[in-house]
Amino acid sequence: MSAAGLSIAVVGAGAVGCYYGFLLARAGHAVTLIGRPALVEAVRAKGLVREDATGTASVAVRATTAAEGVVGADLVLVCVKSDDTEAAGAMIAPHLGPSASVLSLQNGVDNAERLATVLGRPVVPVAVYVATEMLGPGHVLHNGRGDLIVGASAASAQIAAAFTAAGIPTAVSERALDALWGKLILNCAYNALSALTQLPYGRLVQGEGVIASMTDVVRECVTVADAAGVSVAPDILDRVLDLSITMADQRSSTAQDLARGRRSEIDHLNGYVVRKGAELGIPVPANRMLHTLVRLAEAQSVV
Ligand SMILES: NC(=O)C1=CN([C@@H]2O[C@H](COP(=O)(O)OP(=O)(O)OC[C@H]3O[C@@H](n4cnc5c(N)ncnc54)[C@H](OP(=O)(O)O)[C@@H]3O)[C@@H](O)[C@H]2O)C=CC1
Ligand SMILES: CC(C)(CO)C(=O)C(=O)O
Repeated sequence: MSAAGLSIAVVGAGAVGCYYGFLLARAGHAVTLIGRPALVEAVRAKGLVREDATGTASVAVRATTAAEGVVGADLVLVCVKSDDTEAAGAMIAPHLGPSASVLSLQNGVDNAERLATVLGRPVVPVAVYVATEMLGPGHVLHNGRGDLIVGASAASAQIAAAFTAAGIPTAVSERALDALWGKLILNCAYNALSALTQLPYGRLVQGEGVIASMTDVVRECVTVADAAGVSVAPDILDRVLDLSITMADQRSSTAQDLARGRRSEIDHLNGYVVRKGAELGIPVPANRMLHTLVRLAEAQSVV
């Protein structure tokens, strides 16, 4: 794979896929977005639009609803929500070229592994540190950051070089899974509580017992991670609590999903810790309760 002029397919053209698709297309790579019909129609009509605090810009990209969009791709970026991983994998599997590198740009810690099982080939896990949302089909709002930690593979150094040249700060790490676990623990501490209360993090942590409850959640997650052979940063609790200051006005993606009547990724956040805890014989009552409460709330709100 040469780092110049890559052919890149984005599977799941939502907030993450459109943001990285925009930067890679702007850098001159041939990007194909695979998304829903409304996205395809909008992108064909007015290009892929990226908005941020500095302004709005658009770039021409190919867009299709068809899985054949991955044909000939050097790189395939899978950017669907965690519940859609297997379906997206099954859709693209017959069309992937033998030398294509497949990357999972998703939250949760087991998407790359689940995708690899469906595809029958390795998938590179990527920890994604960005805040983006869709304002409409083909119109992505960038709220901050954008850096990536890409797992190690034969192609990872070249991928990181191409991404960095495109304005995406990218590091390669043998320990990308540790980074994903760090993110998972943040998600386990905040997402459900923010969803159930619809509160932003700054106000959330002021609630009675909230910090103590988050501490219980984090301790359970760390115990499970340790037993699973994952190295979590020793100061993870401080990092978790810092988020209430650095993202004081943010509501979790789970809160946003519930508010929109959409199913959330909670089964892959606290729900994952519950499953992994059961597998390893570790009780995780705080995570179990949060998972159960969000599933109950989803049952009331998902349309
Ligand atoms: N948004 C963010 O700032 C961040 C998100 N993440 C993670 O990145 C992942 C993606 O999140 P995000 O981009 O926000 O999610 P979005 O819901 O915005 O994007 C996913 C898109 O993929 C579409 N899709 C799903 N399955 C298919 C398919 N088979 N074919 C074509 N399109 C499909 C969805 O359509 P539909 O909705 O109709 O199903 C949706 O438009 C998640 O794991 C999330 O946790 C990580 C860091 C930050
Ligand atoms: C880090 C955090 C908690 C930021 O909102 C997030 O990833 C999410 O909302 O899903």
